[in-house]
Amino acid sequence: MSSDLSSSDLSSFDLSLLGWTGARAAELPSGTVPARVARVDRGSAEVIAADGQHHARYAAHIRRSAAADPVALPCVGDWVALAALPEGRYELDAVLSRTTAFVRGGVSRDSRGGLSGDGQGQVLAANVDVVFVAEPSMHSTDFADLGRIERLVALAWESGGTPVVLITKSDLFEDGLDDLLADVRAAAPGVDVHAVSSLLGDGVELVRGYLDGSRTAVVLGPSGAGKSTLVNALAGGEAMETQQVRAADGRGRHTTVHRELIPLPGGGLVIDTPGIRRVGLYEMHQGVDLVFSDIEELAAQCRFHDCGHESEPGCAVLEALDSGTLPERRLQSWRKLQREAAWMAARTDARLRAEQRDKWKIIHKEMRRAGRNRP
Ligand SMILES: Nc1nc2c(ncn2[C@@H]2O[C@H](COP(=O)(O)OP(=O)(O)OP(=O)(O)O)[C@@H](O)[C@H]2O)c(=O)[nH]1
Ligand SMILES: [Zn+2]
Repeated sequence: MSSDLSSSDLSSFDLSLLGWTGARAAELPSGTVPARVARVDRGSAEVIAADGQHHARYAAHIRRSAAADPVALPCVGDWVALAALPEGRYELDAVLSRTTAFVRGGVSRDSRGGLSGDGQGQVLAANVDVVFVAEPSMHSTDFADLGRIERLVALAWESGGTPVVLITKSDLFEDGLDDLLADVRAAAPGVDVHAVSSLLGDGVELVRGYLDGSRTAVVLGPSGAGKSTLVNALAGGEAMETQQVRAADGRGRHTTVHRELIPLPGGGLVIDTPGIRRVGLYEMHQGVDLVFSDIEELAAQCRFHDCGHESEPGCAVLEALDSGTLPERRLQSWRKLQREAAWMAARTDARLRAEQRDKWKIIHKEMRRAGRNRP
């Protein structure tokens, strides 16, 4: 069995190197084998199974469920059940439970951590263990943007993965890097923060350590943050090549496909999709609460339960602001992301309401028609 996933020999994979754990086996329908989605297209996916990479069409029941709720669609990083069809073809028969998910649109997490959609949500990537938030120490003439870090860390928490902040291009910073790191740590309580220079190789091994145990990561961050350079450094310059793989298509022909789930030669995997790169607004209520856990704790100590932290007496948040323990910038950032999260929630509700209205219109029409046809 090949232990080097970057090799062009795709005849076999050790699934544990792709992150497979036996715990998922119980979910496999009988007669199917597990595979991990490396890329999705319309109605089919490129998947990696123990015997190599395959092109798999979605089973009819998956297409039906997806029509009702796109959350049911397979996405990059999903573990799926593969059923063998005649003539060496494969069908994607089931999507196994997601441990984490990056979702866009009206999808929310229920109390058990499962996803429930309003029929509009889209899952961009699944089963991501580690979410690297890359923020350059210097961006043209600007310093690292703490507000952007807070936003992306909130999205990371919301996905269910573990955020790790990477201050990239640390070589551009001569003095004051320690002060910057201290500010970043205060902006992301409870989150590991590291300085990285892919150029010099500083911190790259540290980053790799988070992928031990064949864990899966994504790298979020603004354009020019050095995400691709970091992935290439992790892959020892092989990432671009490892994305181009030859796979057997439905008719047994070999085609070159662009893989978005990238196994790294040193172990672990990185997911790189256009959707994840354009990461923008998601539902992020719980995520916002987690990034601002220090403010949430203060707010719990305010004299009034419904304190707005504007001018109320006994407000612990304003006290912290006055004493200088809470930076004004961070309070503003909290308010902004809370407004944004509320706006997203309201938008989703409006869409839900519109859908309900449409449903009722149809039901009323049916009822009228039924009434007319009654003998
Ligand atoms: N000085 C310095 N420059 C770096 C470092 N890492 C990347 N760069 C440079 O920063 C520029 C942007 O790097 P990319 O890796 O393309 O950035 P990206 O985040 O992938 O950008 P997008 O693809 O637009 O999302 C390139 O010119 C890199 O050479 C670093 O550690 N130090
Ligand atoms: Zn208050």
